[in-house]
Amino acid sequence: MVSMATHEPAGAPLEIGAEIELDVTGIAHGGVSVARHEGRVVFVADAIPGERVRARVTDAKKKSFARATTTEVLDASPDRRPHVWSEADVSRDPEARAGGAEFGHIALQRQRTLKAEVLTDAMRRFGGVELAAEEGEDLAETLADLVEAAPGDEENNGLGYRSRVRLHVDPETNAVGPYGARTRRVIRVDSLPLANADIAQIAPLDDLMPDVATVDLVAPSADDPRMLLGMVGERTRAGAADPVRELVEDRGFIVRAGGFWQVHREAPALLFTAVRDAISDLLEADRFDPAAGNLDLYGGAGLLAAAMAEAAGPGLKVTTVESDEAATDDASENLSELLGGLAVTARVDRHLAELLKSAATVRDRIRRGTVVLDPPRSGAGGEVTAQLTQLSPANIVYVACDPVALARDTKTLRDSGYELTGLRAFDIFPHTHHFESLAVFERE
Ligand SMILES: C[S@@+](CC[C@H](N)C(=O)[O-])C[C@H]1O[C@@H](n2cnc3c(N)ncnc32)[C@H](O)[C@@H]1O
Repeated sequence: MVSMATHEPAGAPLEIGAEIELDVTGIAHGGVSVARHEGRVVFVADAIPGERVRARVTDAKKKSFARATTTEVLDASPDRRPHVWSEADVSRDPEARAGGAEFGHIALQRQRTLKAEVLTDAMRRFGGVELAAEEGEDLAETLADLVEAAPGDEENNGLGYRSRVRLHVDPETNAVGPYGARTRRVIRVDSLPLANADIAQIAPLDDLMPDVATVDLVAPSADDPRMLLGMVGERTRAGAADPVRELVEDRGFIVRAGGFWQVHREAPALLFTAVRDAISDLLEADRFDPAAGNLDLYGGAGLLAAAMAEAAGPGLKVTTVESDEAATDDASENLSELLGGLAVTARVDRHLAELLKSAATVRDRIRRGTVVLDPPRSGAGGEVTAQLTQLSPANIVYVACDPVALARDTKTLRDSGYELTGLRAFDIFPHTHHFESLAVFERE
């Protein structure tokens, strides 16, 4: 039942719309903080651990926990900042706040510490891994350094980094804007502070766009910016046939304007370098075989296969596996100098199922090989992780955008005889709760 905002008397059951005072004690996965109200956990948005806030209950269906959104900060954290996006500020009604910058009220360094806490907590609870402090440092210092900032973000306060932005069109008013925080209601905004200058320039924030459902703004690093319109009722993805050029360090890549590419301008180079370095370390330890059955799963346009080749040299044998046919075409093009490179269009689970049925010689080459995988947010999942453990490659380099999915898969891999030998994390989504991790597993 929806009620008007009231001050909840102690002991009364929580109702949607009720306003309660909360002492915020921790951070949870998903960009919300944790508090307790009369024994019940409350996940509260737009707060910072350590604060006392007034919050409006938005979900009270479950007995064990409720959800709420901060409406007033009663005792502010020293890390609270004016929101980088005025349309997402806590002074606005929660229903009118823009979405996609849920950490924008927190100092950048604290954002990274909170992300590190989420990663260590997930690894402990779901992965069975206790991340220890570096020698001579306490855990707080180690946590502060665990999630690495992308180059330039300190100087820019983490703004202007996005080379891809999706906006939506309100079906009733035809107005263009982001979805609201935690809603699918289009919010009108005057600016897009996380977007880079090219996107800010072409964003149709004042326009009305009848018959359009989505507006994708794409600013490739070595090509003209694009506005891709997804029409109402149309199923084909806008920009799927529009190749654009991206530069990663000095290396050129062709990708579809409407296909997958990392959104932070520095993220392709950061992940390329991190994977290249992980492979170099394995090579140095004599654990990487360039001639084995190496795989780049969820390979997109071949960015990480190219990183493997940069470490291992032009003799590398590697197969990228990707479900989007246009991305596979681009991967073939991007890896054309690699004689032992092969790009396959397939779902990863189906491709691995085929490998599991293949001849002993093929299975043996996979066993000697290294698998790089970079799944979408849902993670590789139980089936793919189980298939990987059966194929049993020598090393697995796991790039993950969801720390809980990574932690769950870590547990399966460790239970199957893999040791977690390296873990890094990158803050390539400042002012949001998202971040990327890279974990290296070696078969014992
Ligand atoms: C996080 S992106 C990584 C792409 C690439 N590694 C990169 O860094 O540019 C995940 C990719 O997996 C693809 N994908 C999603 N589900 C898949 C599946 N079940 N099998 C194969 N590819 C899949 C998506 O199309 C997307 O290109």
